[in-house]
Amino acid sequence: MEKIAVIGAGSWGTALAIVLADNGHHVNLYGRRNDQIQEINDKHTNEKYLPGITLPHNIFGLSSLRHAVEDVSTIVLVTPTKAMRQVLSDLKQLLTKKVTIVHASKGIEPETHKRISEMIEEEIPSEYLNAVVVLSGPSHAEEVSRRMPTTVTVSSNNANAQELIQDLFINSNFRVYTNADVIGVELGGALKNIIALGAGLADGLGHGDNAKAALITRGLAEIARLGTKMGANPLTFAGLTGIGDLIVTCTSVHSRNWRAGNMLGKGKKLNDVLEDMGMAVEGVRTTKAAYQLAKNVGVEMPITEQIYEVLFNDKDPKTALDELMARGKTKELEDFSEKLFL
Ligand SMILES: NC(=O)C1=CN([C@@H]2O[C@H](COP(=O)(O)OP(=O)(O)OC[C@H]3O[C@@H](n4cnc5c(N)ncnc54)[C@H](O)[C@@H]3O)[C@@H](O)[C@H]2O)C=CC1
Ligand SMILES: O=C(CO)COP(=O)(O)O
Repeated sequence: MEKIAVIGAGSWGTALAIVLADNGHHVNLYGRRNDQIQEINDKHTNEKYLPGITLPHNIFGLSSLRHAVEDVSTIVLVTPTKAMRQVLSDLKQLLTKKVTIVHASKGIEPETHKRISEMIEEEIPSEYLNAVVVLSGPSHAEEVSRRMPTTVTVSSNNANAQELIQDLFINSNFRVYTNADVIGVELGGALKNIIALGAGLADGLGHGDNAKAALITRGLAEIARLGTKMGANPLTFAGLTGIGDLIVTCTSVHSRNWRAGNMLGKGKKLNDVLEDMGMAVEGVRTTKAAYQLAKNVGVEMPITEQIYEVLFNDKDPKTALDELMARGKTKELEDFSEKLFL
């Protein structure tokens, strides 16, 4: 049994706290809102984020970050990407010994184009950092919290830490694989949210299953194209954190990114959509980051470009998808074999 801190008491942080608690660990779940922490401790629920779920009694809500990370050697970060720099800067003041930081968030920072593991390594001094481990894969919190079968991948440059974190999370409902390709695992998890916004847009416009399959498949092609250019192993994109997460996010009603895209496709404005959601829709910031990064490194990402135009330049969603269909002729396999794998 280990004492573990989970930072971020939203849907995914709470679901991962449940997995760790089911495995017998003492879980400090940190959240900023006192009323929410009181609810977690008194009623063993987190109704706003996981309605109808009773939390195990070995999850302890804490509204002090200092107390949450006291005496722990593993910290699981699950805040939205936009809060990550602030959380890391708060955290660095409090660490007194080396910790392993696991992150389970999915995004890329606009302007810097950093992955989350890069932000962690930048912000936390190396004397306090044992290892950084990424946890990613097709895993909606709503299903994980109901102990429905789920598979994820953990990834680290530190093979020992990668296996220790696999052991910490794995159980009969939650199967954990390892894959040492940190870049591929993080980029697959972040970039799929852009395509999920596109799948939601298509559904919102009333397009069918053929369009969805096209977006998923050609979306994977452009994710893999950028990922490979950034140093990922192309085969990672055929795995859980690539096509696996892309499928679940583009096809599940649980997906916030799909739901946001769906509302945009039905004519709602972005600000109203984000207000309605009240939860992290990571694909919006990641679209901006990926659009900039792709331009910088000279990678073609036609779907991302159209989603960018819809989100940030108020382009009509129907025009955006029509323009994808009207692009110049291209070869499917040449794209993969010559541009991607060579
Ligand atoms: N919800 C899901 O099923 C999954 C989510 N993720 C990823 O996990 C991350 C978190 O997403 P969700 O839990 O869904 O979001 P959420 O919107 O459900 O919850 C986010 C939580 O973070 C808290 N928060 C925001 N800023 C904070 C700060 N500075 N310090 C501490 N807490 C802060 C919010 O108060 C909220 O409780 C995202 O990157 C998402 O892509 C990954 C896999 C599954
Ligand atoms: O990453 C997820 C599932 O693996 C969750 O996706 P959403 O953020 O779109 O809900």
